Amino acid sequence: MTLLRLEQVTRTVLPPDQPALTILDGVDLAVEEGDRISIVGRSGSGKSTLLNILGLLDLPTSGVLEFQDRAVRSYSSGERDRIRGQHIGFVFQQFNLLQGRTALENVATPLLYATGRSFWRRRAIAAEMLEQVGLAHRLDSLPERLSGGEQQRVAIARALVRGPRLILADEPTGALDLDTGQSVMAVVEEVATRTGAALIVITHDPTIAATARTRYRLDRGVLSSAETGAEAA
Ligand SMILES: Nc1ncnc2c1ncn2[C@@H]1O[C@H](COP(=O)(O)OP(=O)(O)OP(=O)(O)O)[C@@H](O)[C@H]1O
Repeated sequence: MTLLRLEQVTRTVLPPDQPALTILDGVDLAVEEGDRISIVGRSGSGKSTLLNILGLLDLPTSGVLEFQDRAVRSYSSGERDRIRGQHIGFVFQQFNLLQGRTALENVATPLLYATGRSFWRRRAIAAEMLEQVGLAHRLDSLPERLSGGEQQRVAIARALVRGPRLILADEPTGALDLDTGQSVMAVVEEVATRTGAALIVITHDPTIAATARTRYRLDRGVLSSAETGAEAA
């Protein structure tokens, strides 16, 4: 099933006393179940703006945006929040963990919003998720006691604990050294593969981008294939 479809998506803003600014310009993108997509772009190319649209946080100014074959515009903002919580997992450069809460509590938090699960069931699911990212021995650790790589693994476990169909990773390795970044990416890929989720990685790092099956470049709001003639042949 096509998870997300963008057709001729534009996003325009009207800064005060200035002409309209086109941040995204005619973006076409289809995301299927299990896809591995990377989007590279320089600072200011429109990556965050696109991410907000892919994550149903913002709507396009014009063009088509569909989630599972239904126009996102036809959902109320409450429905969009529900779809996002249930089907989309976000991984950011800043891990955004709750300080003073253990790794287990951090990962269990999104399950509070999913109905019908007891306290102990939520803890069991969170513990299993932390085990999947290699942190079975860190369940009761506070984020401030964990290394950067471990914190990002906790953030990944938290993003994936509700079994999203789509994982949106925004510079997921930006705060990590090369080796740690690569092992963290391997964990995301592994969990995505196990759960059949689609993964979109937005990055300025060409080595991270290169590992995706489908590669795009974003340049001044225009999205194009990043596969060169030689690679695509
Ligand atoms: N609300 C706004 N009003 C005016 N300009 C904006 C607005 N939102 C974004 N922009 C401009 O649009 C361009 C793209 O912004 P965006 O944040 O999407 O880029 P980015 O690729 O994520 O950059 P970075 O990698 O530095 O975070 C930038 O030049 C930014 O200044």
